[in-house]
Amino acid sequence: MTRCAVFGTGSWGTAFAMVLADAGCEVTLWARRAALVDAINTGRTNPDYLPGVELPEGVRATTDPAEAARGADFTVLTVPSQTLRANLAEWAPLLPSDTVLVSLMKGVELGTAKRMSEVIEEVAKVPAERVAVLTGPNLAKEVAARQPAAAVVACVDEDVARRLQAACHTPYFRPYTNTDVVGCELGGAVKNVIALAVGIATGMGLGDNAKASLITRGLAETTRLGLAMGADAHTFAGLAGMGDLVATCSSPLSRNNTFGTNLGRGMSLAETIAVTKQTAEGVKSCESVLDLARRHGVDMPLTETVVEIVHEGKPPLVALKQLMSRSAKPERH
Ligand SMILES: NC(=O)c1ccc[n+]([C@@H]2O[C@H](COP(=O)([O-])OP(=O)(O)OC[C@H]3O[C@@H](n4cnc5c(N)ncnc54)[C@H](O)[C@@H]3O)[C@@H](O)[C@H]2O)c1
Ligand SMILES: O=P(O)(O)OC[C@H](O)CO
Repeated sequence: MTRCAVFGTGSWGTAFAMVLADAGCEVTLWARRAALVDAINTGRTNPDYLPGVELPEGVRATTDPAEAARGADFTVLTVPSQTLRANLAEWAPLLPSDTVLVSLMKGVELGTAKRMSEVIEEVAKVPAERVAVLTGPNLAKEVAARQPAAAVVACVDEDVARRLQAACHTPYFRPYTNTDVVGCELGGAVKNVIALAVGIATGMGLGDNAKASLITRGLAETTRLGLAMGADAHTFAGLAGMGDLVATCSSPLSRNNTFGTNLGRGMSLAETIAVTKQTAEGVKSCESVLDLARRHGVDMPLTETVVEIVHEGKPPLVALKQLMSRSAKPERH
């Protein structure tokens, strides 16, 4: 039987553990708090992140990272992106030497501008062939309700991607393989920034034309960055690009979208952070995505605008006027 360790017991870690168990894997979740481990092992529920959802028998939890890691064919990492480096430094010595490390995270590291798979390779000292990424339109609450969803599993080694695909394929969860790790990760990280922009537009009371324009031009700037970094343009028209943008930018379940809506309604950054109980990766990653864009000489006006609104206090109305008064351009440039 395939054994999986899932490090991180938030909404997505728990929902994906359910997927793996439903696909026939034996899953051990690592959580920081003993009370949560007890609720999972005895109550079969994660009351903090997925209240009311019954977890399958194939999911167990522990606070001991060594116990979680023991014998794992796949080691799934799903903590907030900015905490990955420090956490993985502790876990790496405990991992089986042949385990495949799987990132579910959709962020870019602040300071280094590294993608999560790059952080994993560096900290766990593993080759790219042992690192995979799972991404796509996967709102955790819908997946936990076993509503149909498709996803992408990406690895430079297609055989590894196929093995992971088999490990998480269920009647309601349909993963496709891809070897474009760079494109898949960028799609996931930048869509959070664009979802902030769309949320801000919603909060300001702008219409569907404005939101569709943000989504489309957001995808254009994501693709520009991807091409500069060696990604395949087709990836951005797929589940990791357009698919995830559509889900995140249209769903009130999205934390990034909701975060933006609160800002657009006039809440301050501090107030918005105070009412946000879960991880909205775009809030920090907008800065690292902009850093990445500058390192690669790519123009990302929407990402830049999100950074100005979120971190520099620019009023959304002023930002909107500036965006609309940019010089006229061809659609492709
Ligand atoms: N929730 C979703 O719908 C969804 C879907 C796809 C991808 N993702 C991505 O998955 C990743 C995790 O998101 P989530 O939704 O599970 O977040 P979450 O906020 O629901 O849970 C985060 C988890 O990380 C833990 N955590 C927080 N700080 C930590 C630290 N310093 N060290 C160790 N653990 C820490 C929390 O206790 C919690 O268990 C993010 O990168 C997110 O973009 C989320
Ligand atoms: O809630 P969000 O904004 O982190 O989005 C969740 C997923 O990434 C959607 O695919």
